[in-house]
Amino acid sequence: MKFELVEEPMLGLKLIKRQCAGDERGYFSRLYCEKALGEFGWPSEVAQSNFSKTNAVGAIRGLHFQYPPDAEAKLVTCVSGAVFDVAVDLRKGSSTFGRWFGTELSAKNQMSLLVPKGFAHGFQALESDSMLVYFASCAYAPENESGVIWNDKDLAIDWPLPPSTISARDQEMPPLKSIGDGIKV
Ligand SMILES: Cc1cn([C@H]2C[C@H](O)[C@@H](COP(=O)(O)OP(=O)(O)O[C@H]3O[C@@H](C)C(=O)[C@@H](O)[C@H]3O)O2)c(=O)[nH]c1=O
Repeated sequence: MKFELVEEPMLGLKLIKRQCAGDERGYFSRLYCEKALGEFGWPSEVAQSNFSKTNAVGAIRGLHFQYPPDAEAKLVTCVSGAVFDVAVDLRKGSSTFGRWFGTELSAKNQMSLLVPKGFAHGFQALESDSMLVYFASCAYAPENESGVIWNDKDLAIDWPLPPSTISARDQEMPPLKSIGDGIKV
Protein backbone atom coordinates (compact mmCIF):
# COMPACT_ATOMS: atom_id res chain seq x y z
CA MET A 1 0.00 0.00 0.00
CA LYS A 2 1.65 3.16 -1.13
CA PHE A 3 0.84 6.73 -2.11
CA GLU A 4 -0.59 8.42 -5.16
CA LEU A 5 0.31 11.96 -6.24
CA VAL A 6 -2.93 13.92 -6.55
CA GLU A 7 -1.64 17.42 -7.22
CA GLU A 8 1.56 19.49 -7.13
CA PRO A 9 0.20 23.05 -6.80
CA MET A 10 3.68 24.53 -6.36
CA LEU A 11 7.08 23.03 -7.05
CA GLY A 12 7.71 20.38 -4.38
CA LEU A 13 4.41 20.96 -2.54
CA LYS A 14 2.56 17.69 -3.01
CA LEU A 15 -0.93 16.54 -2.18
CA ILE A 16 -0.73 12.81 -1.72
CA LYS A 17 -3.43 10.19 -1.29
CA ARG A 18 -2.70 7.22 0.90
CA GLN A 19 -3.82 3.94 -0.61
CA CYS A 20 -5.84 1.80 1.74
CA ALA A 21 -6.22 -1.95 2.01
CA GLY A 22 -9.72 -2.46 3.34
CA ASP A 23 -11.40 -5.61 4.59
CA GLU A 24 -14.10 -6.57 7.07
CA ARG A 25 -11.94 -5.33 9.96
CA GLY A 26 -11.46 -1.82 8.60
CA TYR A 27 -8.44 -0.70 6.61
CA PHE A 28 -4.66 -0.42 6.61
CA SER A 29 -2.58 2.40 5.16
CA ARG A 30 0.95 3.72 5.56
CA LEU A 31 1.38 7.07 7.26
CA TYR A 32 5.03 7.36 6.31
CA CYS A 33 7.27 5.27 4.08
CA GLU A 34 10.88 6.31 3.57
CA LYS A 35 11.21 4.71 0.14
CA ALA A 36 7.88 5.78 -1.34
CA LEU A 37 8.00 9.31 0.04
CA GLY A 38 11.64 9.72 -0.99
CA GLU A 39 10.33 9.37 -4.54
CA PHE A 40 7.98 12.29 -3.84
CA GLY A 41 10.87 14.46 -2.66
CA TRP A 42 10.92 13.83 1.08
CA PRO A 43 14.43 15.11 1.84
CA SER A 44 15.88 12.99 4.64
CA GLU A 45 15.11 10.88 7.64
CA VAL A 46 12.28 11.78 10.04
CA ALA A 47 13.68 13.82 12.92
CA GLN A 48 10.40 14.25 14.77
CA SER A 49 6.83 13.00 14.66
CA ASN A 50 4.17 15.30 16.11
CA PHE A 51 0.55 14.93 17.09
CA SER A 52 -1.94 17.70 17.82
CA LYS A 53 -5.61 17.76 18.77
CA THR A 54 -7.55 20.93 18.10
CA ASN A 55 -10.75 21.25 20.09
CA ALA A 56 -12.78 24.02 18.53
CA VAL A 57 -14.21 24.33 15.04
CA GLY A 58 -12.61 27.40 13.42
CA ALA A 59 -9.44 27.31 15.57
CA ILE A 60 -6.29 28.25 13.62
CA ARG A 61 -2.72 27.11 14.29
CA GLY A 62 0.11 28.79 12.37
CA LEU A 63 1.49 29.95 10.15
CA HIS A 64 4.82 28.46 11.30
CA PHE A 65 8.26 27.75 9.85
CA GLN A 66 11.87 27.41 11.00
CA TYR A 67 14.79 29.31 9.49
CA PRO A 68 17.82 27.37 8.16
CA PRO A 69 19.73 25.41 9.25
CA ASP A 70 16.57 24.07 10.92
CA ALA A 71 14.17 24.44 7.98
CA GLU A 72 11.74 21.52 8.01
CA ALA A 73 9.84 19.55 5.45
CA LYS A 74 6.55 18.31 6.94
CA LEU A 75 4.22 15.51 5.96
CA VAL A 76 0.83 16.45 7.38
CA THR A 77 -2.00 13.96 7.87
CA CYS A 78 -5.37 14.35 9.55
CA VAL A 79 -6.26 11.16 11.44
CA SER A 80 -9.53 12.34 13.02
CA GLY A 81 -11.93 15.10 12.00
CA ALA A 82 -11.01 17.52 9.20
CA VAL A 83 -8.84 20.59 8.69
CA PHE A 84 -8.21 23.21 6.03
CA ASP A 85 -4.44 22.88 5.66
CA VAL A 86 -2.40 25.79 4.30
CA ALA A 87 1.16 26.10 2.98
CA VAL A 88 2.79 29.41 2.01
CA ASP A 89 5.83 29.57 -0.27
CA LEU A 90 8.59 31.63 1.38
CA ARG A 91 11.47 30.35 -0.77
CA LYS A 92 13.84 32.98 -2.04
CA GLY A 93 13.85 32.99 -5.83
CA SER A 94 10.74 30.83 -6.15
CA SER A 95 8.36 31.83 -8.93
CA THR A 96 5.51 31.19 -6.48
CA PHE A 97 7.03 33.14 -3.56
CA GLY A 98 4.24 34.65 -1.42
CA ARG A 99 1.52 32.34 -2.78
CA TRP A 100 -0.57 30.11 -0.57
CA PHE A 101 -2.29 26.80 -1.18
CA GLY A 102 -5.08 25.41 0.96
CA THR A 103 -6.82 22.06 0.89
CA GLU A 104 -8.98 19.89 3.08
CA LEU A 105 -7.26 17.03 4.86
CA SER A 106 -9.56 14.68 6.69
CA ALA A 107 -9.70 11.26 8.21
CA LYS A 108 -12.15 10.39 5.43
CA ASN A 109 -10.32 11.70 2.34
CA GLN A 110 -7.00 9.97 3.17
CA MET A 111 -4.96 12.90 1.88
CA SER A 112 -1.61 14.07 3.22
CA LEU A 113 0.24 17.26 2.32
CA LEU A 114 4.00 17.12 1.80
CA VAL A 115 5.21 20.62 2.63
CA PRO A 116 8.81 21.23 1.52
CA LYS A 117 11.45 23.27 3.33
CA GLY A 118 10.97 27.01 2.92
CA PHE A 119 7.17 26.98 3.36
CA ALA A 120 5.15 28.25 6.31
CA HIS A 121 2.41 25.89 7.45
CA GLY A 122 -0.87 26.31 9.30
CA PHE A 123 -4.38 24.96 9.45
CA GLN A 124 -7.94 25.64 10.54
CA ALA A 125 -10.06 22.97 12.23
CA LEU A 126 -13.24 22.23 10.26
CA GLU A 127 -14.51 19.76 12.86
CA SER A 128 -14.16 19.66 16.63
CA ASP A 129 -11.41 17.47 18.09
CA SER A 130 -9.49 17.30 14.81
CA MET A 131 -6.26 15.38 15.18
CA LEU A 132 -3.14 15.79 13.05
CA VAL A 133 -0.04 13.66 12.80
CA TYR A 134 2.90 15.25 11.09
CA PHE A 135 6.38 14.06 10.40
CA ALA A 136 9.17 16.61 10.31
CA SER A 137 12.57 16.31 8.66
CA CYS A 138 14.23 18.51 11.28
CA ALA A 139 13.84 18.74 15.04
CA TYR A 140 12.02 21.57 16.81
CA ALA A 141 14.44 24.50 17.16
CA PRO A 142 12.71 27.34 19.04
CA GLU A 143 15.67 29.67 18.42
CA ASN A 144 15.00 29.44 14.67
CA GLU A 145 11.22 29.25 14.85
CA SER A 146 9.14 31.98 13.28
CA GLY A 147 5.93 32.52 11.41
CA VAL A 148 3.64 34.72 9.43
CA ILE A 149 0.42 36.22 10.75
CA TRP A 150 -2.60 34.13 9.73
CA ASN A 151 -4.55 37.11 8.35
CA ASP A 152 -1.71 38.82 6.51
CA LYS A 153 -3.19 41.29 4.01
CA ASP A 154 -0.76 40.46 1.22
CA LEU A 155 -1.40 36.74 1.55
CA ALA A 156 -5.18 37.09 1.88
CA ILE A 157 -5.76 33.46 2.81
CA ASP A 158 -9.35 32.48 2.23
CA TRP A 159 -9.95 30.64 5.54
CA PRO A 160 -13.21 28.72 5.15
CA LEU A 161 -14.62 29.57 8.63
CA PRO A 162 -14.58 32.59 10.89
CA PRO A 163 -11.56 32.18 13.18
CA SER A 164 -12.35 31.01 16.71
CA THR A 165 -9.34 30.13 18.90
CA ILE A 166 -5.84 31.42 17.99
CA SER A 167 -2.89 31.22 20.42
CA ALA A 168 -1.48 34.45 21.87
CA ARG A 169 1.81 33.70 20.10
CA ASP A 170 0.12 33.22 16.73
CA GLN A 171 -1.75 36.51 17.11
CA GLU A 172 1.63 38.28 17.34
CA MET A 173 3.28 36.70 14.29
CA PRO A 174 5.00 39.12 11.88
CA PRO A 175 3.68 40.04 8.44
CA LEU A 176 4.86 38.43 5.22
CA LYS A 177 6.73 41.65 4.40
CA SER A 178 9.14 40.99 7.31
CA ILE A 179 10.55 38.03 5.37
CA GLY A 180 11.81 40.32 2.61
CA ASP A 181 12.52 38.44 -0.60
CA GLY A 182 12.39 35.06 1.08
CA ILE A 183 14.32 32.31 2.78
CA LYS A 184 17.26 30.57 1.16
CA VAL A 185 16.84 26.83 1.82
C1 LIG B 1 6.15 22.54 17.56
C2 LIG B 1 6.66 22.13 18.95
C3 LIG B 1 6.20 22.74 20.09
N1 LIG B 1 6.65 22.38 21.30
C4 LIG B 1 6.11 23.05 22.50
C5 LIG B 1 6.18 24.55 22.49
C6 LIG B 1 4.94 24.96 23.25
O1 LIG B 1 5.20 24.95 24.64
C7 LIG B 1 3.94 23.84 22.97
C8 LIG B 1 2.91 24.19 21.90
O2 LIG B 1 3.61 24.69 20.77
P1 LIG B 1 2.86 25.52 19.63
O3 LIG B 1 1.91 26.47 20.26
O4 LIG B 1 3.94 26.08 18.76
O5 LIG B 1 2.06 24.38 18.90
P2 LIG B 1 1.37 24.47 17.46
O6 LIG B 1 0.81 25.83 17.28
O7 LIG B 1 0.47 23.33 17.30
O8 LIG B 1 2.64 24.33 16.51
C9 LIG B 1 2.56 23.59 15.33
O9 LIG B 1 1.75 24.32 14.41
C10 LIG B 1 1.64 23.73 13.12
C11 LIG B 1 0.84 24.68 12.26
C12 LIG B 1 2.93 23.31 12.53
O10 LIG B 1 3.17 23.37 11.33
C13 LIG B 1 3.89 22.67 13.47
O11 LIG B 1 5.17 22.54 12.88
C14 LIG B 1 3.97 23.38 14.78
O12 LIG B 1 4.63 24.63 14.59
O13 LIG B 1 4.72 22.71 22.56
C15 LIG B 1 7.58 21.39 21.45
O14 LIG B 1 8.02 21.05 22.58
N2 LIG B 1 8.04 20.74 20.33
C16 LIG B 1 7.61 21.07 19.10
O15 LIG B 1 8.03 20.46 18.08
